[in-house]
Amino acid sequence: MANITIPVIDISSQNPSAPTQLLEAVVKYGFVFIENNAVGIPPSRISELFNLSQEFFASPQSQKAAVSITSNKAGANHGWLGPGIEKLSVAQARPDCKEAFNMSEPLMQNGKLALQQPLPESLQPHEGPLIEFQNACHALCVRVLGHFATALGVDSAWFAARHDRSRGRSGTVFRMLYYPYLEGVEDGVDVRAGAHSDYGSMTLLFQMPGQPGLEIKTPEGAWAPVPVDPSRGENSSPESRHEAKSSSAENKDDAKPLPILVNIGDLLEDWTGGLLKSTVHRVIFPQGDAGDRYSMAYFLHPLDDAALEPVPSELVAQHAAKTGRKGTKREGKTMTARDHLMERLAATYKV
Ligand SMILES: O=C(O)CCC(=O)C(=O)O
Ligand SMILES: [Fe+2]
Repeated sequence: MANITIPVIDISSQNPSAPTQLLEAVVKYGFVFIENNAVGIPPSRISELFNLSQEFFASPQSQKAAVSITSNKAGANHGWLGPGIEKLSVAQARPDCKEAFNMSEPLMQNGKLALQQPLPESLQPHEGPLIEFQNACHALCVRVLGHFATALGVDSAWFAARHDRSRGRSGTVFRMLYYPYLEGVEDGVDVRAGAHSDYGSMTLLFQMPGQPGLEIKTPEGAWAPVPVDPSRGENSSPESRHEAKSSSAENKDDAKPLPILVNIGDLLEDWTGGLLKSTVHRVIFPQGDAGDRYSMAYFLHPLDDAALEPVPSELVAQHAAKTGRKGTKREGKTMTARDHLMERLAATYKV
């Protein structure tokens, strides 16, 4: 077990060094925490969404099955994935011990934004907050991408233009995740989410206080826990769940919001010639921890038809030349974001 410190960065205009600090972190680890301040997402919104998630996963099986990802109604890659459906790593013996609900990006329909799938009964009255949350996630991602662009020495809107939702569809997905507590888990065999890297540009990950389990693979190849709350160094300790509960009850008002975890996906790694890292990660059953885990992930993708032409950055060119890494051209042709996603999905589901 390794130990790493993922930096926590203020990305507001108060911190002029934000671009270089962000870049440094994702070049090294592919993961970075961003302070949830005025340019973040109101913590009350995040807890509201966690409440909706808990309500949905606790709803009767028949309501979840009605919006199953395998039903034709839900549309590609949208809907509920029951236990035993997903196996994130081809190397694992058993499927991930989790359930998930995938939501489409909101698209304009009859003059207003709408999700592109039927919602389960428990979420139907809440389409508004679900859309607003995705809007807030998208805005935060665009801000982070602006900082990456600045640090790479390209126009600050370079990535934003290629993720501009008013210009078309993308592979962006918002996912609620539920990892139930299970008895009789086999150490080293059962995992909550198998080792994988994310596919798209970048991911925002929301964790709940006292629910650890995320680990990343260090450049040396060891697993290192990612804390839920880096200011407390909270990781896989079984006490942390109880401590977190009591402390949040005690200082509800003055508690600093948890920072938001950001990680780079395969597409952005390829797009930057391997400079920004898409780091392998997994979710384990923490030793001695007897609780459920809930998390939420916003997987940002560029517009389907965004051409993945090389990012016109000197830093990217130098890095790619040094490592000789294959970029985003195939047989001399520039790929689109959609081609990239299809290639990645084909590689995952080949076996
Ligand atoms: O639940 C988590 O903390 C991580 C989930 C994750 O990595 C994923 O769904 O891609
Ligand atoms: Fe992931």
